Amino acid sequence: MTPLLSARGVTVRYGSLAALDGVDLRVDHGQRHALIGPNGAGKTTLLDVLGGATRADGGRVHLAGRDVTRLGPAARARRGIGRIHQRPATWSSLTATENVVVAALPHAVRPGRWRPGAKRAAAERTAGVMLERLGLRDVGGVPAGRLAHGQRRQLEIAMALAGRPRLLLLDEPAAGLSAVEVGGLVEFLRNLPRAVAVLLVEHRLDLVYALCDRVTVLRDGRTVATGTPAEIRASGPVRQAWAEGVS
Ligand SMILES: Nc1ncnc2c1ncn2[C@@H]1O[C@H](COP(=O)(O)OP(=O)(O)OP(=O)(O)O)[C@@H](O)[C@H]1O
Repeated sequence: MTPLLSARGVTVRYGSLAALDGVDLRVDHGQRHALIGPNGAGKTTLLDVLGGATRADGGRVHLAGRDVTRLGPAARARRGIGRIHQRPATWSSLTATENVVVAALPHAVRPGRWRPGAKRAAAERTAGVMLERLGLRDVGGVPAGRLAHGQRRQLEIAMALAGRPRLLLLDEPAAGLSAVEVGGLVEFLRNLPRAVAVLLVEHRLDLVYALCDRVTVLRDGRTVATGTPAEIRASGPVRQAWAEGVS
């Protein structure tokens, strides 16, 4: 079966440093796939390449069999790639609801018959559903800049889901969250429909093993190993990479 996402030979150079050096990655439909590795291994760079924010110096990216290598972030979002950043990217002066409406608008279903404001109304309905699902209903009218860090993280997830992604790229979603918030996040991701595949960068191995069915290990811009969580746990090179540099 054609994978949902296929990256082949992805290379990114910053001067003499190869942040990524010929990385291959495959994410299947509905898969929960973790990307782990020491600091500086290239994990965020790979998410940036897959989401279209960084143009690779070499390699190709296919989404559901279509070459998206040359597409930017907005075009990839329209094709089903949603992105959550290490630092939540929201519009601070807009309310939580407005943030999700803006994210939902390009994807709002066109009504059969044209009437003014129908698309906006559909986006507002989507926003209401997403805020409810992420436990943000009570703060819908609060500007995003005034939300707590954990709430902004949830808001960014609501915004990404409003874009109806087939693949959600999550960069350290648990960073800066309280234990209770992490519990809520894990529960939420567990319950996410399998129509959405997840590629998760995460340092916390307990979360990786709780959530993911596939793990890829990067080190110095290269793939060290890929396998099931059990295979990765048992892998010597992986334990060594970990001992040498993960924070
Ligand atoms: N814009 C940039 N300019 C120069 N070097 C960069 C740039 N972005 C990343 N790098 C370098 O590329 C390498 C990979 O960085 P990246 O942030 O992808 O690693 P990471 O695995 O996500 O690390 P961490 O776990 O610390 O977030 C690092 O050596 C980093 O310093």
